[in-house]
Amino acid sequence: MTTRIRPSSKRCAVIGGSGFLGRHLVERLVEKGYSVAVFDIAQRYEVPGVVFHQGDLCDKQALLKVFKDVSLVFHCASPSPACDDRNLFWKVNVEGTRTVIQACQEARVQKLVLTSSASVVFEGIDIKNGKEDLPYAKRPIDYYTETKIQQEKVVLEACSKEKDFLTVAIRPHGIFGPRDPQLVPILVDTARKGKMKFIIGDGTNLVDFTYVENVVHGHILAAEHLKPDSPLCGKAYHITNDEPIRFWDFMSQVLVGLGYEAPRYHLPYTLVYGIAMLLWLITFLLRPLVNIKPTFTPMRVALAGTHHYYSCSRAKQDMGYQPVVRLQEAIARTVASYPHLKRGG
Ligand SMILES: NC(=O)C1=CN([C@@H]2O[C@H](COP(=O)(O)OP(=O)(O)OC[C@H]3O[C@@H](n4cnc5c(N)ncnc54)[C@H](OP(=O)(O)O)[C@@H]3O)[C@@H](O)[C@H]2O)C=CC1
Ligand SMILES: CC(C)CCC[C@@H](C)[C@H]1CC[C@H]2C3=C(CC[C@]12C)[C@@]1(C)CCC(=O)C[C@@H]1CC3
Repeated sequence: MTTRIRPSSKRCAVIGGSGFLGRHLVERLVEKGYSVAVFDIAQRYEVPGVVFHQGDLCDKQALLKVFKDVSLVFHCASPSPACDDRNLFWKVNVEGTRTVIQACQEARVQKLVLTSSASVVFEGIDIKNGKEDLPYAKRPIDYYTETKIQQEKVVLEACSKEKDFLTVAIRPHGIFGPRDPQLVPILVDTARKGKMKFIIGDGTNLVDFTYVENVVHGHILAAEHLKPDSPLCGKAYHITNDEPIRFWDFMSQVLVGLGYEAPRYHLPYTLVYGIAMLLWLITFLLRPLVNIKPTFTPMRVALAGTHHYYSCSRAKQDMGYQPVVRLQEAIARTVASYPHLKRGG
């Protein structure tokens, strides 16, 4: 009989470790003395001591090689929401995540921490201080959200004390910070095209924007508190900055910080949402001929025009979570990190 010596609890792998969140997570784990392996479809940077493995998470054999001496896996890979490719989302987020679970179980990994999303309960209708017991969206607003729901279910259902395999899902919302390839770059691009003049709705809708270091902190706390007798097993946790802000105030602060004008004129929400739906339908019908990616998708308009902020009291209670960087400091650091996106820059 062969006895497998348990790898140290500080040996971990980060799937999606080349991405925005993944890289911040890797850097923090290294600072905290973890030994880290990155598994990603691409390698985009180097960190001394971190081993990179390039591969597709749908490939179990490739995962098994990386998981050999690992006790903890963070799964924060996903195709970008902007690609809007239903087949790819299903293949990677749902089937690929099943493969990740199988590989973890075969390699006797003990803990899996999934990066889910608070949007799994969002249907385009106001959510105020939403708790984790809200039902999953019955009519998810896009393919990305549809597959994030299935992904979270698959991971949480796999949690088994008997199999010595524990899982937890972190649901961040509106992650931003240095090196984010989406929020600030899309915002600036829209401003440079002269399309950031309008506020959708009355501009009072409150939203969570979460600084990337707080999201990283939530992931590491979850990993460290995930034990057979802890309440975290098989549960989802909102991780936010715990400071909801008006969506349009946040956008304006970033824009003004970078030297652009804040949006001023109001447009009715239903009108803009209707136009976004129409545009989506037209681009969908034209897809066999030409692949157009509109700036105004129904999801983006819904995110820009409704309340969507979440309670993180469960994370505070079960893992002692508190944001480590306050919102105003986070916005200042983010703005300072994009000198190349400044007006005239
Ligand atoms: N950003 C946000 O506001 C939020 C993000 N999330 C979740 O957080 C996680 C991280 O997001 P974020 O850092 O923004 O995303 P990124 O796109 O920056 O990072 C994801 C990484 O996963 C890689 N990847 C994609 N497909 C595969 C695959 N098949 N095999 C291996 N690696 C793959 C990507 O490579 P490539 O770039 O080449 O595709 C990328 O390096 C995601 O799960 C996302 O759903 C949740 C809530 C909010
Ligand atoms: C989860 C959300 C709180 C944050 C998600 C990030 C992106 C969806 C947003 C980043 C830039 C935003 C943006 C718009 C919508 C939401 C974002 C894409 C608009 C398209 C909304 C309508 C406009 O007037 C232009 C905006 C540009 C920036």
